[in-house]
Parts: sequence; C-alpha cells; structure tokens
Amino acid sequence: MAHNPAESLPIIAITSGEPAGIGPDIILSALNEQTFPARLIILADPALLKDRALTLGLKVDIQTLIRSQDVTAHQQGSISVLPIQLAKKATAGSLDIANSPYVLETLKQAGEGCIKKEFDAIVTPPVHKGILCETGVHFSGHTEFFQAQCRSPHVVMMLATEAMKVALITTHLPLKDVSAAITEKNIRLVTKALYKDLQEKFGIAKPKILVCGLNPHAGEDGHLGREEIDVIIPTLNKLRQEGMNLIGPLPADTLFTPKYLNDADCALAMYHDQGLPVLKYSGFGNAVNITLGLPIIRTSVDHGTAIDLAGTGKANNGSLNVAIQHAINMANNAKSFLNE
Ligand SMILES: NC(=O)c1ccc[n+]([C@@H]2O[C@H](COP(=O)([O-])OP(=O)(O)OC[C@H]3O[C@@H](n4cnc5c(N)ncnc54)[C@H](O)[C@@H]3O)[C@@H](O)[C@H]2O)c1
Ligand SMILES: N[C@H](C(=O)O)[C@H](O)COP(=O)(O)O
Repeated sequence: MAHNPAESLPIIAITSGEPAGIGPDIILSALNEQTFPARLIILADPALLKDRALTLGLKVDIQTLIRSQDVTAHQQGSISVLPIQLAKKATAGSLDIANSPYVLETLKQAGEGCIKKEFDAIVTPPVHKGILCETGVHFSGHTEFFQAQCRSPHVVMMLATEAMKVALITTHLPLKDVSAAITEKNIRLVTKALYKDLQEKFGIAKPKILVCGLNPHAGEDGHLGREEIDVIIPTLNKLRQEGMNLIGPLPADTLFTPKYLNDADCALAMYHDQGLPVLKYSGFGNAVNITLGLPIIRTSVDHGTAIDLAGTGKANNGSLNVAIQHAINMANNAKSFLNE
C-alpha cells in the first residue's frame, strides 16, 4: 500500500464550545483561513456549523465523518465533523440550558478519544460555565473536567503568549476560599507539575519561575497577611532544596514588570485574577491556555463565549489559531519523544 503522509499528521479533536457563543464562529473562520498541518476533527452538530456558516456568509465544505479514523489532512476551507446532536437548534447569542448536555457530551467524547489514543490532542473553544452549572452539574472549567475524567491528582492552568507564561496555584475558586487553598501541598504539587512540564514539554532545562505573594506587598513582613511567612516561604525553601529555581514570593504588583519578567520562564500566581488579567492585557486574542499535568494534551483559547459577538462576524479567531498550532506542536513532540 502506498505511504500516505497524512497518516503521520496528528489527529486533533476540537469541541464546538457553547453553541450559542462564538465557538462555532471561530472554528469556521480559523479553518477557512488557513491549512493546519494536522487531521482536525470537530466534535459538533454539523447542522450548527452549517447554520452558523450561513449566518456568517462563510463558504465552508462541511463533511460528516462516520468514524474518526476516516479523517484526512486538513485543507483550508474544509471541516470534518464527528457528529453529536444538539438537543435544540441553537440561536447565536441566546443561551439555552437544553443544550448543556450536548456541550458536556462533546467534552466527554473528546477526553475519551484522547485517553483511548484515537486523538492526539484536544482543543476546546469556550463553554459557558454558568449555563452548564444550571443543569445541576458542578462545572467550574475544562481544566477541572479533564482532571476528573483523567483521574489526574493535580493539574496546572497555564496561559502563554510569545512573551509571557502565567500559571496558577488555584484555578476557578471563589476569592473567599483562596487563602485556605494556599497550602504546602497545593503549592508543592502545582510547582512540581509546572516545573516538570516546562522541562519536558517546553524544553527549558532549568526553568526560572517567579512566584507571587498572596497579600499586598507579599504580606509586608506579616503586617498585611501571614500566608507568605507561614506557608509560601517555607514551601518555596523546601522546593529550592530539591533543586528548583524559584524567585519569590515577590509582591505581585511589581512582579509583572520587565525587570523580573525579561529574565524568567514563567510567573506563578496564587489565584486566577492575580495572574490572568496581566497576561490578557499583554496578549488577549493571541494567547493559549494549556492544561499541564494531564496524561493527555489539551489546549484552549484565552477568551470566553462572547455571547454578544456570536453570529456577528466580529469574533477574532487568533487565539484559536494559536491553541490549535500549540496542540499540533505538542502532539508532534510527544510522538517524537515516544519514537526516540
Ligand atoms: N476556555 C473557556 O472555555 C473559557 C474561557 C474564559 C471564559 N469562559 C466563559 O465564558 C463566559 C463569558 O465570560 P466573560 O464574559 O467573562 O469573557 P469573554 O471572554 O466571553 O468576554 C469578555 C469580552 O471580550 C470580548 N471577546 C471575547 N472573546 C473575543 C474574541 N474572540 N474576539 C473579540 N472579542 C472577544 C467579549 O465580546 C467581551 O467584551 C463565562 O461563562 C466564562 O466562564 C470560558
Ligand atoms: N480561566 C480561563 C480563562 O480565564 O481564560 C477560563 O475560564 C477557561 O478555563 P478552562 O480552560 O478550565 O475552561
């Protein structure tokens, strides 16, 4: 049989995201504007993509796959869909709880396919956490969903641009619960998982990580909070003794300045809105969200469902391009690592 070079391309599963949001829009525009060096499978209702393409005036060739193995190399303007049916026709800009099980099913099938190695990586356009939670399921994010599905003891949320990487000790946690989650165990598990993946997945031999304090001015010697003195500093000292290059805890308000960032590989923030606003200010629309610590590869966009923009043609697909390209690179690296 003739060698088919397409067979060496990674298979990337892309979920549709919230059907009333911009997920379908950015998938259509991204796959219409360039050819990705991969076999791309969209887990979605084909009717959703056809409707949205019509709304957006995009001419895209949407093919339905019977089996994931039948997917061929991506070509600009073509989309291969593994069908999952919506409960109700989706209206751009209007959330409908009836379609929440559909969203969860796309994630479930993507994760299962990756675990079974039918897919080499997952890319997730945005879901709406609120409408998923309204079904009674507790859904705090893809990060936690795939952690539970893969039974991973600890995962790390890291967002990255070309200029900056920001990882988080705690992810989707109410602010009132953050202090209690800043424990030696959590700091140790996240920092170790981050360090390992910066080495193994990003080829940084000895990562230099800047660690934020929790409190204003990193606690001001205990006058503005004691988490630094009681937990963060002793834990970082132990990790340093294990060979890690950790700087801090530094006051978070000045850690994100060129003096520190220019010379570091990653910033580690204590909570979501300590680290992500800085990253999004610096590179919103061009950043990738990567879940480290999973046995599978998963990347995502840096933005949400932007319900206000769904179906308008105003959604930017830059972050999805970056998320797909990162997933392809990571899948290729993992394949060459296995072949070494
Ligand atoms: N990866 C994900 O699944 C993910 C990421 C972030 C937020 N969310 C979820 O999305 C929902 C809405 O969140 P939000 O309102 O805080 O943030 P959002 O990112 O949806 O919107 C914030 C602002 O950015 C704009 N925006 C977002 N994406 C854009 C794009 N691609 N192009 C142009 N403009 C864009 C929106 O119009 C809005 O003004 C929430 O349920 C949130 O949890 C999901
Ligand atoms: N924290 C992410 C952000 O602000 O971009 C977002 O909520 C997505 O998280 P998940 O990848 O866990 O869904």
